[in-house]
Order: sequence, then structure tokens, then C-alpha cells
Amino acid sequence: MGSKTVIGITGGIASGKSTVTNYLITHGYDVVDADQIVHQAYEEGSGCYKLIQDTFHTINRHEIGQLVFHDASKRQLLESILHPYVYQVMEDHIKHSRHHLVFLDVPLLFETHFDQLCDKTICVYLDEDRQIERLMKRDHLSRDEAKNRIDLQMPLVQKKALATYTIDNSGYLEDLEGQILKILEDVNKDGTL
Ligand SMILES: CC(C)(COP(=O)(O)OP(=O)(O)OC[C@H]1O[C@@H](n2cnc3c(N)ncnc32)[C@H](O)[C@@H]1O)[C@@H](O)C(=O)NCCC(=O)NCCS
Ligand SMILES: Nc1ncnc2c1ncn2[C@@H]1O[C@H](COP(=O)(O)OP(=O)(O)OP(=O)(O)O)[C@@H](O)[C@H]1O
Repeated sequence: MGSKTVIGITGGIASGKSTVTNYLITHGYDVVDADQIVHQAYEEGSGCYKLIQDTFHTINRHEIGQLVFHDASKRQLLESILHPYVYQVMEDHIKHSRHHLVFLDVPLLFETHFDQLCDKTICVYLDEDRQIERLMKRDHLSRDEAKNRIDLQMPLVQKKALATYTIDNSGYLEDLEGQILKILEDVNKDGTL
């Protein structure tokens, strides 16, 4: 993407991507969040609104989540509406960003092949027991429901193997800053910042 460096941030559900990107945003970095773009698509006037409503007979994300997290063909249908939209918004954002470094926060970065937009990638990971605990707590899910949502994504160990950098978020929040700074330093070293 020309003189810009694009870094994709991924991980599992509730692995701490937003916690990492909040740090980056606070420190002035340009971050695009795929979940936020998806949420905008559910707003009246977006290019996807009518198609989602016609297809699912509701525009309520919670109701649609209940459907698609238990039905692979409905999930694929929803993804076929939303992923091209998210890709386009991200591509436009990269093109028009005034920053030299752009971060993309995409839970399904490798599953969707959005990593083709990226020069480098970061996987935020943790052990599955902690992931389940944090997901249950944050989204008020049962253990079974949390496990089901984790199992819908590429295993974290696979994402870790595909990523340029990894961030271990099994520990305390204070342990994140050092790992993020090390990655930024490495990106800097390449002269890409
Ligand atoms: C299923 C929907 C309605 C649930 O909305 P809701 O507001 O309850 O959850 P939210 O959007 O915040 O997603 C929370 C997390 O669920 C996971 N998730 C979302 N969609 C998917 C999916 N299709 N497959 C696997 N995991 C998913 C991600 O880790 C995401 O961070 C919504 O996520 C959606 O429309 N998903 C399809 C688009 C998609 O694939 N998004 C993922 C990033 S591109
Ligand atoms: N090191 C940590 N210690 C304790 N709790 C944490 C830590 N990191 C993140 N959390 C909490 O875990 C939950 C998941 O983190 P976060 O929302 O950043 O994950 P995410 O990867 O962005 O999730 P999603 O894919 O669902 O958007 C949040 O409630 C967050 O406050």
C-alpha cells in the first residue's frame, strides 16, 4: 500500500485486541476496528442495512448473533454481505489516512484473508481457560456458549504461527505495554515509521 505500513492485529474472541488497540489509540496511532465497521453496517442508510434486514428479517445484532453463531450456512450468508463491505471501508481508510502507519483490528484477519492488506501482523493470544473466563465475564455468556464462539474461529495457536509478532495477554494488563513498545521499536527499525 505505497509508502504506508499496514499492521493487522488479530487474535481470538476476547483475547485482548481492543485492549491493545486502546493503548495505540491513546498514544495517537491510527487504528481501524472491523467490529466497529460491522456495527456501522447495521445502521440505517448503510449499504448493507436493507440486505441484512431482508435476509434475516431483523436488524438486531443480538438476535442475528443467536442465529449465526449456531448455524454455519447463515453465518456464511451474513459474512458474504459484511466482509466485502468491511474490506472496502478498510481499503479506503488506508488510502486516505494521513498516518504512515495504520493498524487494522480484525478478529478474522486470517480467516477472511484481510491480511493481504497488511505488511505485518500481530496476534494477541492467551490460554483458552483465561479466554473463556474473560469472554463469559464480558459478554455474560455461559461456559458452553463461550466455548462455542471460540471454536468458530481459527485456533489461536494457528494464528500465532501465521503472525509476524505475538503479544501474550495471559497476564496482567501492565505486561502489555512493554510488548507493544517492543513491536513498535521493531517496526521503527525497519524504517517503516
Ligand atoms: C454476529 C454479529 C451480529 C454479533 O454482533 P455483536 O454486536 O453481538 O458482537 P460483535 O460484532 O461485537 O462481535 C464480537 C466478536 O464476535 C466474533 N465474531 C463476530 N462475527 C463472527 C463470525 N462471523 N465468525 C466468528 N466470530 C465472529 C469476533 O471475535 C468479534 O470480535 C456481528 O458480529 C456480525 O454481524 N458478524 C458478522 C461479520 C463478521 O464476520 N465480523 C467479524 C469481523 S470482520
Ligand atoms: N490482561 C488482562 N487481564 C484481565 N482482563 C483483561 C486483560 N486484557 C483484556 N481483559 C478483559 O478481557 C475482555 C476481552 O478483552 P478485549 O475486549 O480487549 O478483547 P478483544 O480481543 O478485543 O475481543 P473481541 O474479539 O470480542 O472484540 C475485556 O473485558 C477486557 O477488559
